[in-house]
Amino acid sequence: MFPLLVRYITKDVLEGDLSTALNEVYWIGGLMLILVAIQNIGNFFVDYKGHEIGARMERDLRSELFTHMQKLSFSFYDKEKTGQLMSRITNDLLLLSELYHHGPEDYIKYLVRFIGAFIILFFINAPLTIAVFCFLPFLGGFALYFNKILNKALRSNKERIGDVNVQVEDSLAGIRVVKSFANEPVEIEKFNRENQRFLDSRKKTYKAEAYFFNGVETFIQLITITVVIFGSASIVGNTLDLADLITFLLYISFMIEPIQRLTHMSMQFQEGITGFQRFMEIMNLKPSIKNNANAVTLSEVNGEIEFRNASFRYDEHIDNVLENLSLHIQPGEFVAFVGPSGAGKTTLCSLIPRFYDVTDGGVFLDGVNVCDINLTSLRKTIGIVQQDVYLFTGTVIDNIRYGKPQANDAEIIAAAKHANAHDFIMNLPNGYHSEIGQRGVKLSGGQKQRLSIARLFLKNPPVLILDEATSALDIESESIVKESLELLAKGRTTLVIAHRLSTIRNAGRIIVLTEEGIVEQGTHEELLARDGAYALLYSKQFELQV
Ligand SMILES: Nc1ncnc2c1ncn2[C@@H]1O[C@H](COP(=O)(O)OP(=O)(O)OP(=O)(O)O)[C@@H](O)[C@H]1O
Repeated sequence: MFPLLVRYITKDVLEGDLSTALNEVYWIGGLMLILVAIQNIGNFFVDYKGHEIGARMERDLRSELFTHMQKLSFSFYDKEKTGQLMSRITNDLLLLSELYHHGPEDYIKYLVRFIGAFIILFFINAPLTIAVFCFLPFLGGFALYFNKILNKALRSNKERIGDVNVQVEDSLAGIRVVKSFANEPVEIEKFNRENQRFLDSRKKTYKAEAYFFNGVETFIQLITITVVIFGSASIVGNTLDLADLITFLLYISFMIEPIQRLTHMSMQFQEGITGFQRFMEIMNLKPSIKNNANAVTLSEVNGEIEFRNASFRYDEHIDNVLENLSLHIQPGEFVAFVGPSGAGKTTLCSLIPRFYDVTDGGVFLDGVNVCDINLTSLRKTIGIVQQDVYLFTGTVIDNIRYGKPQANDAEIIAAAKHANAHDFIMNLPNGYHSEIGQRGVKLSGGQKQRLSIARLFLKNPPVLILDEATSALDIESESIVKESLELLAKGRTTLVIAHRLSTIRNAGRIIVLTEEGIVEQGTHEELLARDGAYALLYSKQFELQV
């Protein structure tokens, strides 16, 4: 509307009857003010609400990605690095809101402006308009070529910042090891290497952006020069008048603005789209372990476990860790697994809660194949205590409640008492409401282990897996933790993985697992009498202790 009104003033009003011209100019000025008001009030809402909508979409995507990641299986996390995943959730989605907001709105707005300007220009002077539009196919080709380069460069930026994250995560999570080896310079060097790679990648992006942006600017200037030169020539040749040339130049700026905006947007779009592509890569992954269509929910579980000709390998390209293994564990039985490191004891136990699925054969709980049991219901029946306890940032009470989110304070205190944890908790500055620091740094190994046991007293699962739960503890902590573990194991099917054979002497059955599979089983006395693999392991440990 604006250039048309200017044209009307310069051509029709100022070249017509000057006695009424001023009046008309005021009217047009008023109309222009109204148009400006409409445009800017409209823009205010588009800017404000549009950005808000973009930010909401970004929040939703972030939440969907996090929810999806929670569902992905162990095998996914074996391969992916935490820092890279964090980067996908935080950095990658950051610029998406800009894209969502400006993308659809600006494309429509500028397309309308561009087409509108073209039609009006065509009516003012067709040959000059066609001359201008001859540049556009070249401009389009140029933009397409650089979009591809930019997409690649921006993708690489995202991967590099992900690597920086991985390095930060690795070095900070292992800060105690770093300091104990006095290896701060090594970590700084590793970090600087990643940081430099990120800078190199960004330099490439900026170079591509500079080529692109200035290339487009050159096209725009060529268009303006064409209009000024050919327009002036047309005035000389009497095929165009001055008012038309001014209108033409004004409309050219109206047409150029969309090109400039679209250039910026295309960079913004590439930023957003590479983030979105990386988002979709994760969203398209299906969890390898999921509920079967006819999965059942177990209401009452006795805890009978059976491995029927079970084989398992972590990867198609590597050998089986477990081969054709058969084993029957009665409800309430206390079974200990011993054997050389790497024999597959932890792997065997992780097949019961379906952290991984067997590659052949089956694992059965109370006679039902674990693959046919609803995953949540299956995992609720199994409690795991590991050597490496994971506690969440927060208070003692929050961490115990993790075993049963709806538990009341009395239940939590009872669980802590069973786990021999109540006394030390009461000695903490704020008792149950004491903050334990990230991963429980403010607690000792034995204290952390007792909190993890309290968590399981609350969960009250019929099946228990104790994976070297006391290996990392000193003798005194071990005896306290052992006492609570024995109480926890009462009435539950318990599978214990132990390195220190002295801790499992009283087990109902000891199973010796080696790379050949189960080679021996029986009670401590039976196995010693047999004088086989177990007796050998035992005598080795005994010698070590002596
Ligand atoms: N997530 C994994 N991906 C690939 N291979 C794995 C994975 N976890 C374990 N393995 C391999 O599987 C084999 C069995 O490992 P597992 O941890 O079950 O042994 P283990 O008997 O419990 O050993 P340890 O007594 O030392 O804890 C090992 O060779 C190990 O390298």
